[in-house]
Amino acid sequence: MDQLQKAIVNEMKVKAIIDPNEEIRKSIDFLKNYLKKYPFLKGFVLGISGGQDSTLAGKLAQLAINEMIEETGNPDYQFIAVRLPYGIQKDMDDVNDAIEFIQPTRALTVNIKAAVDASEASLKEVGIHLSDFAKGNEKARERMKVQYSIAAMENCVVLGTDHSAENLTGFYTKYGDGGADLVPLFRLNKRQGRMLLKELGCPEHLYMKTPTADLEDERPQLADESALGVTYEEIDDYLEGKEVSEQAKKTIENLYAKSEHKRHLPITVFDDFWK
Ligand SMILES: NC(=O)c1ccc[n+]([C@@H]2O[C@H](COP(=O)([O-])OP(=O)(O)OC[C@H]3O[C@@H](n4cnc5c(N)ncnc54)[C@H](O)[C@@H]3O)[C@@H](O)[C@H]2O)c1
Ligand SMILES: Nc1ncnc2c1ncn2[C@@H]1O[C@H](COP(=O)(O)O)[C@@H](O)[C@H]1O
Ligand SMILES: O=P(O)(O)OP(=O)(O)O
Ligand SMILES: [Mg+2]
Repeated sequence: MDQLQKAIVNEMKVKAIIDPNEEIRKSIDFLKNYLKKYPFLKGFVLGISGGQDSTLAGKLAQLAINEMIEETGNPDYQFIAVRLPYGIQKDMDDVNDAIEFIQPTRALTVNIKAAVDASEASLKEVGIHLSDFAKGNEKARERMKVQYSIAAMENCVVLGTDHSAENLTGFYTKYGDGGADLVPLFRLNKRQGRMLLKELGCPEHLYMKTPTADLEDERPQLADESALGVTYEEIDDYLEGKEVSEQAKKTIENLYAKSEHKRHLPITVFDDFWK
């Protein structure tokens, strides 16, 4: 491992070898301890997409809530799972399977299409024509907004599904799915997330599913790996300190550099990380 890889692995907090049960416990305890620290908080909100990461974060959240209710005797703790389709979502069966697996306290559905389309139309009136790609990020930001609205009215916090393979590559929408209060999966790479789901008894088709942000109208369910130009296997190997091909290393380190701004709070005159 050269110095740059070492520094990135260190920043992303990924361990080369994990004990899935230990990591499950670590995330559940993190979520519970946060609620204990702020007693006015009564739970968590998270969008469930039918993909691997929200299935895992959702299951961990519900397990944390179950333990909180049992330990405190307070039945008000809740995990609110939110279906957030843009119109008709092709993989809604997977969303429902994930919700069946999670057994959330509550499951809500908010269709984001009307809000996203209204926003697109208002921008058009002032001469800003959203590209399909930019509209995709608008969908992610609308989902963030809905989750914060629910959290505000229910004394909850918003969970994010950002993990170390996404964090390293900046593969999330700034202030979209990147906008969250707690991120219980950070420190895990993609394959470690799968290991946790397997341990939790998740249906295989959910954790073996091809990862997709599914944000674009014109390229529905585009695989993350096609958009990234590098596979999760290579990203995961890199994060575990293993050697990857020169091409993969170059792509990963380029994505890391390009997305540095996403790993900082809004930039002020006192910041110099970008100089
Ligand atoms: N799998 C996922 O989790 C997921 C989810 C959503 C989006 N995505 C992907 O993530 C990407 C999001 O797209 P994006 O990164 O172009 O959009 P983004 O909105 O996340 O980030 C771009 C914005 O960041 C700001 N910015 C850009 N460079 C900057 C810099 N150097 N300093 C400060 N601010 C800067 C600008 O406001 C710019 O509009 C896409 O590839 C999308 O497909 C992945
Ligand atoms: N269609 C969706 N419904 C609910 N929540 C969603 C949906 N799409 C995305 N999300 C949320 O955003 C994150 C990030 O998704 P990526 O596939 O990693 O882009 C996802 O975990 C959900 O919480
Ligand atoms: O964030 P999710 O749940 O949509 O998982 P994936 O990134 O694997 O699509
Ligand atoms: Mg997804």
